[in-house]
Amino acid sequence: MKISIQGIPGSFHHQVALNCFGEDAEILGFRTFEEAAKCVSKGECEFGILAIENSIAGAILPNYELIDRYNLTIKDEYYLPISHNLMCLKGQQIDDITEVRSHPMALLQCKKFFEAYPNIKLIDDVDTASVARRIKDEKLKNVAAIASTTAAKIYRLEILAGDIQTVKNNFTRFIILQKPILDLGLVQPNKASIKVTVNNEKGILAKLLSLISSSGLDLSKIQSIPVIDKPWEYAFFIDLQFENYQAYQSVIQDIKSDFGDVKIFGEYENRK
Ligand SMILES: O=C(O)C(=O)C[C@]1(C(=O)O)C=C[C@@H](O)C=C1
Repeated sequence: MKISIQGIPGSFHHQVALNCFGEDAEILGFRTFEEAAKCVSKGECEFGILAIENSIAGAILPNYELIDRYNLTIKDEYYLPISHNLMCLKGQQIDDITEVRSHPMALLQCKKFFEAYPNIKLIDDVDTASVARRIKDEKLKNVAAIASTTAAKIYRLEILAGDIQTVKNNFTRFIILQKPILDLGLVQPNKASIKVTVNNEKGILAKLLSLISSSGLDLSKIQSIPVIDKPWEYAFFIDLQFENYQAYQSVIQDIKSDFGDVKIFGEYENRK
């Protein structure tokens, strides 16, 4: 089975692929989230994995847009505890480090740690593990990576400081994507991710939220993103949790008839 991710062995996406699909899966690593999503939509792999939000740094907004644009379906979700570590070539001390490179989401999660090191420049890079690999391959001095302990082991780097994320209890939520398929109805879903493009009317969002609340559904996430061809208009990405599938379906019907367009990205099992 082929799985697309952004990143290389030692990255958090790679860890999620192993945890969800096991050692036998063929993991195809790409430089960008877009290439990983495109691989699924072209049918060149069965599943793709995308980080969608982190408990410290928040949502990865461009990834919502990718699911939408490539017409992908959310099959499942996975919450990975994230511990970040500062690592460099053996023998280097923290005072030797002038530059730290990592994935932008990883840098955001560790911002507080670097307040004590104002001379260190924080630079966005492709993914956590590929920086670790580059430091090793190019024997880069004065540069450190932020990555997992697995990456430190694979690329034989020394950890200068462990668990450096701002809050120890740190999670990233990943979604498992596939091409839209016919629902076989094997598992009764209790969570759904939808996009609602509301008509721009006064008070409409408040009414939408009241409908969801009065129907007994639990709104676990709401995220607005711009409608790109209509400046200053917004669509809402909404995650709903429910015990009663029929109640959920009836809310979807009510939203369609009274609020605007609904696109269902996926109905799946809540893994939180
Ligand atoms: O760079 C990596 O190792 C990734 O898997 C990317 C990523 C992300 O996209 O948020 C995954 C989990 C962590 O939140 C930090 C980075």
